[in-house]
Amino acid sequence: MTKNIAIIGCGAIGYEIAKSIDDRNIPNCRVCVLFDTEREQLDYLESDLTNKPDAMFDRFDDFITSDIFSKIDFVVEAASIEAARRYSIKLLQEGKDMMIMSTGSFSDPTFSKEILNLIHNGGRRVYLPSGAIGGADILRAVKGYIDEVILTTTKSVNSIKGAPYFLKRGQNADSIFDKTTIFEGSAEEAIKEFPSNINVSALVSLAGIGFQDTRVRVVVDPLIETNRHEIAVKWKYGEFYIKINNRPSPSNPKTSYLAVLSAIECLRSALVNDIQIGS
Ligand SMILES: NC(=O)C1=CN([C@@H]2O[C@H](COP(=O)(O)OP(=O)(O)OC[C@H]3O[C@@H](n4cnc5c(N)ncnc54)[C@H](O)[C@@H]3O)[C@@H](O)[C@H]2O)C=CC1
Ligand SMILES: O=C([O-])CC(=O)C(=O)O
Repeated sequence: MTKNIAIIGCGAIGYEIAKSIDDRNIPNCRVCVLFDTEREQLDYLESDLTNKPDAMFDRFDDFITSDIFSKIDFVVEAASIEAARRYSIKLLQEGKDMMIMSTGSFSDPTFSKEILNLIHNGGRRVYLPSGAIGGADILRAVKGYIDEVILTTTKSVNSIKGAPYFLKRGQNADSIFDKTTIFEGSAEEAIKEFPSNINVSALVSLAGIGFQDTRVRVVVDPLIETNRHEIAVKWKYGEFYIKINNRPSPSNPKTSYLAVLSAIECLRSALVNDIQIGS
C-alpha cells in the first residue's frame, strides 16, 4: 500500500528526500504534505516536483488541524532540533510514524523518555538515520563493554559559523585563521553549542554510552573542504577508529551529502519489506 509522507523542513535534506520520492527511487510512498515555516522553501521545492503534494503548510497548527492530516502515515523531520522537539510528540501521539533527522533533539532527557514511551507503549516506530557518520552498528553491539568514546568533528568556517557557541561569546568564526580546537566537552554540551553541526554526536551517544559520557571535540580548520568526523572507541575486547570525510551538500555547507543519502536509505528501508543488512 502506498504510504502518504509529510516532510517537515524543505531545506537541503527535505528537498532531496522529496525529489527522491518524486523520482520513484523510494517505492511505496508519495509526498502528500510539505511543511516549512519559510514559504519560499515550500514554493521552490513544489515547483521542482512532477507529482505535486496535496497540501503545503507554513504553520504546524494549520497542518495538524487540516483534513489531510488524518491521511498521513509517516512524517519525515528535516528541520531543526527545536522543530523535532516541538512537533514529534504530538505527531507520534496522533499515530504517525517518524524519521527524525535532528537527532540532537534526543539530548533532552524528558523528550527522549516521552518518545521511548510512545514507541514502547504506543506502538509507534521512530527511525534515526546514521546521518553524516557510520559505525552505529559497532557501537550498539559493544555498548556494554565501552571504556571511552571520543568524537572529533572538524569543520570549515563556512560550515560552522552562526552556531550559538560563537554568538554567546560575541565571536565570529571568520576570525579563525589557524586550525583550532574550539570545544571539548560532553555530547550534551556540544549539542547546545552547535545544534546544527553536531547531530552526529547524538547518534554516537544513543548507539553507545549516552550524552554525558560521550566526549566531543570540535575543531575549526579554515583550510578544510570537507566535514570530517572521527570516532575513536576503546572497549574491553578491542578498539576501533573511523574517519569519515564528507563533502558538503550543494545547498547547505553545514550538512554533509552523506547525511542526505543516509536519510533516503533510512526512509527506503523503513517503507520496504526487505532483507536487513547489518545490525
Ligand atoms: N543526523 C545527522 O547526521 C545530520 C542532521 N542534520 C540536521 O538535519 C536537519 C535538516 O538539515 P538541512 O536540511 O541541512 O537543513 P536546512 O537548513 O537546509 O533546512 C531546514 C529547513 O527546515 C525549515 N525549518 C526550520 N525550523 C523549522 C520549524 N520549526 N518548522 C518547520 N520548518 C522549519 C527551514 O526553513 C529550512 O527550510 C537539521 O536539524 C540539521 O542540523 C544535518 C546533517 C546531518
Ligand atoms: O553533516 C554533517 O557533517 C554533520 C552535521 O551537520 C550534524 O551532525 O549536525
